[in-house]
Amino acid sequence: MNIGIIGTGNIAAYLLEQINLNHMVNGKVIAVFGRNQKAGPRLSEQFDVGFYTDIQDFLEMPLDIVVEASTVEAAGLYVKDVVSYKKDLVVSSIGVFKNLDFLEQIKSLAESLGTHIFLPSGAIGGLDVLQSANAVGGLKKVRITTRKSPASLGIESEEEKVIFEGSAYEAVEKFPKNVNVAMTLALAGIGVEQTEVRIIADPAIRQNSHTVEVVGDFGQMELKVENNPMPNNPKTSLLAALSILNVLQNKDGALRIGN
Ligand SMILES: NC(=O)C1=CN([C@@H]2O[C@H](COP(=O)(O)OP(=O)(O)OC[C@H]3O[C@@H](n4cnc5c(N)ncnc54)[C@H](O)[C@@H]3O)[C@@H](O)[C@H]2O)C=CC1
Ligand SMILES: O=C([O-])CC(=O)C(=O)O
Repeated sequence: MNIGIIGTGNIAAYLLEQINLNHMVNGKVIAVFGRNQKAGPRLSEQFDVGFYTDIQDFLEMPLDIVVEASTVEAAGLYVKDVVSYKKDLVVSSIGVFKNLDFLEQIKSLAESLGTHIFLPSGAIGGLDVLQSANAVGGLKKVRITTRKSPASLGIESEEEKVIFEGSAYEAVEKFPKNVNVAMTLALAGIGVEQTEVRIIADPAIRQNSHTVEVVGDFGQMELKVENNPMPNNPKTSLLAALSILNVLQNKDGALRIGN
Protein backbone atom coordinates (compact mmCIF):
# COMPACT_ATOMS: atom_id res chain seq x y z
CA MET A 1 0.00 0.00 0.00
CA ASN A 2 1.37 3.39 -1.04
CA ILE A 3 0.46 6.07 1.47
CA GLY A 4 0.48 9.85 1.10
CA ILE A 5 0.22 12.34 3.96
CA ILE A 6 -1.09 15.91 3.88
CA GLY A 7 0.69 17.91 6.60
CA THR A 8 4.19 18.01 8.01
CA GLY A 9 3.35 18.37 11.70
CA ASN A 10 3.19 16.21 14.70
CA ILE A 11 0.88 13.41 13.50
CA ALA A 12 2.63 13.30 10.10
CA ALA A 13 6.06 12.87 11.70
CA TYR A 14 4.76 10.17 14.06
CA LEU A 15 3.17 8.20 11.21
CA LEU A 16 6.35 8.46 9.13
CA GLU A 17 8.40 7.09 11.99
CA GLN A 18 6.04 4.19 12.73
CA ILE A 19 5.42 3.28 9.08
CA ASN A 20 8.69 3.99 7.24
CA LEU A 21 11.16 3.24 10.04
CA ASN A 22 9.36 0.79 12.33
CA HIS A 23 7.28 -0.99 9.62
CA MET A 24 4.10 -1.00 11.70
CA VAL A 25 1.86 -0.99 8.61
CA ASN A 26 1.87 -3.17 5.51
CA GLY A 27 2.84 -0.26 3.27
CA LYS A 28 5.07 2.76 2.94
CA VAL A 29 4.58 6.50 2.96
CA ILE A 30 5.90 7.58 -0.44
CA ALA A 31 4.76 11.21 -0.53
CA VAL A 32 4.11 14.09 1.84
CA PHE A 33 2.29 17.28 0.81
CA GLY A 34 2.78 20.51 2.75
CA ARG A 35 3.83 24.09 2.62
CA ASN A 36 6.38 24.18 5.41
CA GLN A 37 9.72 24.57 3.64
CA LYS A 38 11.68 23.62 6.74
CA ALA A 39 9.73 20.62 8.02
CA GLY A 40 9.01 19.13 4.57
CA PRO A 41 12.60 18.69 3.34
CA ARG A 42 13.61 17.48 6.83
CA LEU A 43 10.95 14.75 6.80
CA SER A 44 11.87 13.90 3.21
CA GLU A 45 15.46 13.21 4.17
CA GLN A 46 14.79 11.53 7.50
CA PHE A 47 12.12 9.11 6.24
CA ASP A 48 13.02 8.65 2.57
CA VAL A 49 9.81 10.17 1.25
CA GLY A 50 9.01 12.67 -1.51
CA PHE A 51 7.98 16.16 -0.38
CA TYR A 52 5.47 18.05 -2.58
CA THR A 53 4.21 21.61 -2.37
CA ASP A 54 1.85 21.25 -5.34
CA ILE A 55 -1.29 19.23 -4.60
CA GLN A 56 -1.63 17.99 -8.17
CA ASP A 57 1.96 16.73 -8.30
CA PHE A 58 1.31 14.96 -4.99
CA LEU A 59 -1.95 13.36 -6.13
CA GLU A 60 -0.42 12.21 -9.41
CA MET A 61 1.82 9.87 -7.43
CA PRO A 62 0.61 6.23 -7.34
CA LEU A 63 -1.04 6.58 -3.93
CA ASP A 64 -3.57 4.06 -2.63
CA ILE A 65 -4.58 6.13 0.35
CA VAL A 66 -4.04 9.68 1.60
CA VAL A 67 -3.98 10.63 5.28
CA GLU A 68 -5.00 14.22 5.98
CA ALA A 69 -3.06 15.43 9.07
CA SER A 70 -3.10 19.21 8.66
CA THR A 71 -5.77 21.64 9.86
CA VAL A 72 -9.53 22.02 9.42
CA GLU A 73 -8.84 24.87 6.99
CA ALA A 74 -6.35 22.91 4.88
CA ALA A 75 -8.61 19.85 4.90
CA GLY A 76 -11.34 22.07 3.43
CA LEU A 77 -8.99 22.95 0.57
CA TYR A 78 -7.74 19.48 -0.30
CA VAL A 79 -9.93 16.54 0.71
CA LYS A 80 -12.24 16.86 -2.30
CA ASP A 81 -9.23 16.75 -4.63
CA VAL A 82 -8.01 13.58 -2.92
CA VAL A 83 -11.32 11.83 -3.53
CA SER A 84 -11.56 13.19 -7.10
CA TYR A 85 -8.20 11.55 -7.81
CA LYS A 86 -9.76 8.22 -6.70
CA LYS A 87 -7.65 7.81 -3.58
CA ASP A 88 -8.97 6.39 -0.33
CA LEU A 89 -8.90 9.06 2.36
CA VAL A 90 -8.31 9.19 6.12
CA VAL A 91 -9.33 12.48 7.74
CA SER A 92 -7.87 13.76 11.04
CA SER A 93 -9.31 17.28 10.97
CA ILE A 94 -12.88 16.03 11.26
CA GLY A 95 -14.11 19.57 12.03
CA VAL A 96 -14.01 20.12 8.26
CA PHE A 97 -17.31 18.22 8.14
CA LYS A 98 -19.25 20.56 10.43
CA ASN A 99 -21.19 21.56 7.31
CA LEU A 100 -22.94 18.34 6.52
CA ASP A 101 -23.49 19.30 2.89
CA PHE A 102 -19.74 19.11 2.38
CA LEU A 103 -19.59 15.64 3.93
CA GLU A 104 -22.50 14.47 1.76
CA GLN A 105 -20.78 15.83 -1.38
CA ILE A 106 -17.52 14.05 -0.62
CA LYS A 107 -19.32 10.86 0.37
CA SER A 108 -21.35 10.77 -2.89
CA LEU A 109 -18.18 11.40 -4.88
CA ALA A 110 -16.40 8.52 -3.14
CA GLU A 111 -19.42 6.24 -3.70
CA SER A 112 -19.49 7.07 -7.41
CA LEU A 113 -15.73 6.46 -7.74
CA GLY A 114 -15.68 3.32 -5.58
CA THR A 115 -13.29 4.73 -2.96
CA HIS A 116 -13.51 4.88 0.83
CA ILE A 117 -13.33 7.62 3.45
CA PHE A 118 -12.18 6.75 6.97
CA LEU A 119 -12.92 8.91 10.01
CA PRO A 120 -10.75 7.44 12.78
CA SER A 121 -11.90 7.36 16.41
CA GLY A 122 -9.02 9.73 17.16
CA ALA A 123 -8.53 10.63 20.78
CA ILE A 124 -11.82 9.10 21.98
CA GLY A 125 -13.62 5.76 22.07
CA GLY A 126 -17.17 4.51 22.27
CA LEU A 127 -18.13 5.28 18.66
CA ASP A 128 -19.05 1.61 18.25
CA VAL A 129 -21.53 1.90 21.13
CA LEU A 130 -23.03 5.09 19.72
CA GLN A 131 -23.55 3.59 16.29
CA SER A 132 -25.02 0.34 17.60
CA ALA A 133 -27.25 2.31 19.97
CA ASN A 134 -28.53 4.34 17.02
CA ALA A 135 -28.98 1.44 14.60
CA VAL A 136 -32.76 1.82 14.81
CA GLY A 137 -32.69 5.38 16.04
CA GLY A 138 -32.77 4.85 19.82
CA LEU A 139 -30.09 7.33 20.85
CA LYS A 140 -31.39 10.07 23.17
CA LYS A 141 -28.48 12.11 24.53
CA VAL A 142 -24.76 12.44 23.79
CA ARG A 143 -22.38 14.68 25.70
CA ILE A 144 -18.60 15.05 25.68
CA THR A 145 -16.56 16.86 28.31
CA THR A 146 -13.04 17.73 27.19
CA ARG A 147 -10.42 18.80 29.69
CA LYS A 148 -7.14 20.29 28.47
CA SER A 149 -4.50 22.68 29.74
CA PRO A 150 -5.21 26.40 29.26
CA ALA A 151 -2.15 26.65 26.95
CA SER A 152 -3.53 23.91 24.68
CA LEU A 153 -6.80 25.83 24.47
CA GLY A 154 -5.01 29.07 23.65
CA ILE A 155 -5.86 30.89 26.89
CA GLU A 156 -4.23 31.76 30.22
CA SER A 157 -5.86 30.69 33.46
CA GLU A 158 -4.54 29.90 36.94
CA GLU A 159 -7.67 28.01 37.88
CA GLU A 160 -9.95 25.33 36.49
CA LYS A 161 -12.82 26.81 34.51
CA VAL A 162 -15.51 25.80 32.04
CA ILE A 163 -14.70 27.84 28.94
CA PHE A 164 -17.36 26.49 26.61
CA GLU A 165 -20.76 24.82 26.75
CA GLY A 166 -22.78 24.36 23.60
CA SER A 167 -23.30 22.27 20.48
CA ALA A 168 -20.63 20.30 18.62
CA TYR A 169 -21.06 22.69 15.70
CA GLU A 170 -20.22 25.75 17.80
CA ALA A 171 -17.42 23.92 19.61
CA VAL A 172 -15.63 23.08 16.39
CA GLU A 173 -16.11 26.62 15.08
CA LYS A 174 -14.53 28.07 18.23
CA PHE A 175 -11.85 25.43 18.91
CA PRO A 176 -10.96 23.84 15.55
CA LYS A 177 -7.63 22.52 16.83
CA ASN A 178 -8.96 20.95 20.00
CA VAL A 179 -12.32 19.24 19.59
CA ASN A 180 -12.35 17.34 16.33
CA VAL A 181 -13.44 14.49 18.60
CA ALA A 182 -16.75 16.30 19.22
CA MET A 183 -17.44 16.31 15.49
CA THR A 184 -16.63 12.60 15.16
CA LEU A 185 -19.02 11.91 18.02
CA ALA A 186 -21.72 14.04 16.38
CA LEU A 187 -21.36 12.25 13.05
CA ALA A 188 -21.49 8.83 14.71
CA GLY A 189 -24.50 9.78 16.82
CA ILE A 190 -27.21 12.42 16.92
CA GLY A 191 -25.67 15.22 14.86
CA VAL A 192 -23.83 18.50 15.23
CA GLU A 193 -26.62 20.51 16.84
CA GLN A 194 -27.78 17.96 19.40
CA THR A 195 -24.40 16.65 20.56
CA GLU A 196 -23.51 18.58 23.71
CA VAL A 197 -19.93 19.73 24.34
CA ARG A 198 -18.30 21.08 27.47
CA ILE A 199 -14.67 22.26 27.43
CA ILE A 200 -12.77 22.75 30.67
CA ALA A 201 -9.41 24.50 30.93
CA ASP A 202 -7.51 22.92 33.80
CA PRO A 203 -3.99 24.13 34.70
CA ALA A 204 -3.42 21.12 36.99
CA ILE A 205 -3.73 18.38 34.38
CA ARG A 206 -0.93 16.63 32.51
CA GLN A 207 -3.24 14.63 30.22
CA ASN A 208 -6.01 15.56 27.75
CA SER A 209 -9.18 13.89 28.92
CA HIS A 210 -12.45 13.26 27.10
CA THR A 211 -15.51 11.90 28.91
CA VAL A 212 -18.31 10.67 26.68
CA GLU A 213 -21.79 10.22 28.19
CA VAL A 214 -24.50 8.53 26.19
CA VAL A 215 -28.13 7.70 26.96
CA GLY A 216 -30.45 5.70 24.72
CA ASP A 217 -32.91 2.83 24.53
CA PHE A 218 -29.93 0.48 24.97
CA GLY A 219 -29.14 1.90 28.44
CA GLN A 220 -26.29 4.31 29.18
CA MET A 221 -22.54 4.58 28.81
CA GLU A 222 -19.87 6.73 30.41
CA LEU A 223 -16.37 6.46 28.98
CA LYS A 224 -13.39 8.53 30.05
CA VAL A 225 -10.15 8.48 28.08
CA GLU A 226 -7.14 10.05 29.80
CA ASN A 227 -4.71 10.74 27.00
CA ASN A 228 -1.01 11.29 27.12
CA PRO A 229 -0.20 14.22 24.85
CA MET A 230 2.22 13.99 21.93
CA PRO A 231 5.61 15.38 22.90
CA ASN A 232 5.73 17.99 20.11
CA ASN A 233 2.13 19.20 20.27
CA PRO A 234 0.43 18.90 23.67
CA LYS A 235 -2.95 19.79 22.10
CA THR A 236 -2.88 16.44 20.31
CA SER A 237 -3.17 13.13 22.13
CA LEU A 238 -0.98 10.17 21.23
CA LEU A 239 -4.13 8.05 20.79
CA ALA A 240 -5.18 10.24 17.84
CA ALA A 241 -2.05 9.26 15.91
CA LEU A 242 -2.32 5.61 17.01
CA SER A 243 -5.91 5.53 15.81
CA ILE A 244 -4.86 6.58 12.28
CA LEU A 245 -2.10 3.99 12.32
CA ASN A 246 -4.66 1.35 13.29
CA VAL A 247 -6.98 2.37 10.43
CA LEU A 248 -4.06 1.74 8.06
CA GLN A 249 -3.24 -1.58 9.77
CA ASN A 250 -6.84 -2.81 9.44
CA LYS A 251 -7.71 -1.33 6.07
CA ASP A 252 -7.52 -4.46 3.93
CA GLY A 253 -7.98 -7.07 6.65
CA ALA A 254 -10.44 -9.94 6.22
CA LEU A 255 -11.49 -9.78 9.87
CA ARG A 256 -13.25 -6.80 11.44
CA ILE A 257 -13.60 -6.47 15.18
CA GLY A 258 -16.16 -4.00 16.46
CA ASN A 259 -18.47 -2.06 14.19
N1 LIG B 1 -9.66 13.45 15.23
C1 LIG B 1 -8.99 13.57 16.37
O1 LIG B 1 -9.26 12.92 17.37
C2 LIG B 1 -7.85 14.52 16.43
C3 LIG B 1 -7.56 15.36 15.39
N2 LIG B 1 -6.51 16.21 15.44
C4 LIG B 1 -6.29 17.09 14.30
O2 LIG B 1 -5.35 16.49 13.42
C5 LIG B 1 -4.70 17.53 12.66
C6 LIG B 1 -3.19 17.32 12.71
O3 LIG B 1 -2.74 17.39 14.06
P1 LIG B 1 -1.20 17.65 14.42
O4 LIG B 1 -0.33 16.89 13.50
O5 LIG B 1 -1.07 17.45 15.87
O6 LIG B 1 -1.08 19.22 14.09
P2 LIG B 1 0.25 20.07 13.84
O7 LIG B 1 -0.12 21.48 14.19
O8 LIG B 1 1.43 19.47 14.50
O9 LIG B 1 0.47 19.96 12.26
C7 LIG B 1 -0.39 20.55 11.34
C8 LIG B 1 0.30 20.61 9.99
O10 LIG B 1 -0.60 21.14 9.02
C9 LIG B 1 0.19 21.91 8.12
N3 LIG B 1 -0.68 22.84 7.39
C10 LIG B 1 -1.37 23.88 7.85
N4 LIG B 1 -2.01 24.50 6.83
C11 LIG B 1 -1.68 23.82 5.69
C12 LIG B 1 -2.01 23.98 4.32
N5 LIG B 1 -2.81 24.98 3.89
N6 LIG B 1 -1.49 23.11 3.45
C13 LIG B 1 -0.69 22.10 3.84
N7 LIG B 1 -0.34 21.89 5.14
C14 LIG B 1 -0.84 22.76 6.04
C15 LIG B 1 1.15 22.65 9.05
O11 LIG B 1 2.26 23.13 8.33
C16 LIG B 1 1.55 21.49 9.96
O12 LIG B 1 2.59 20.76 9.36
C17 LIG B 1 -5.16 18.85 13.28
O13 LIG B 1 -6.24 19.40 12.53
C18 LIG B 1 -5.67 18.43 14.64
O14 LIG B 1 -6.62 19.34 15.18
C19 LIG B 1 -5.66 16.21 16.49
C20 LIG B 1 -5.92 15.40 17.56
C21 LIG B 1 -7.04 14.54 17.64
O1 LIG C 1 -6.08 15.04 20.78
C1 LIG C 1 -7.07 15.30 21.47
O2 LIG C 1 -7.13 15.01 22.69
C2 LIG C 1 -8.30 15.88 20.86
C3 LIG C 1 -8.07 16.91 19.85
O3 LIG C 1 -7.09 17.63 19.84
C4 LIG C 1 -9.10 17.08 18.83
O4 LIG C 1 -10.10 16.34 18.85
O5 LIG C 1 -8.95 17.95 17.97
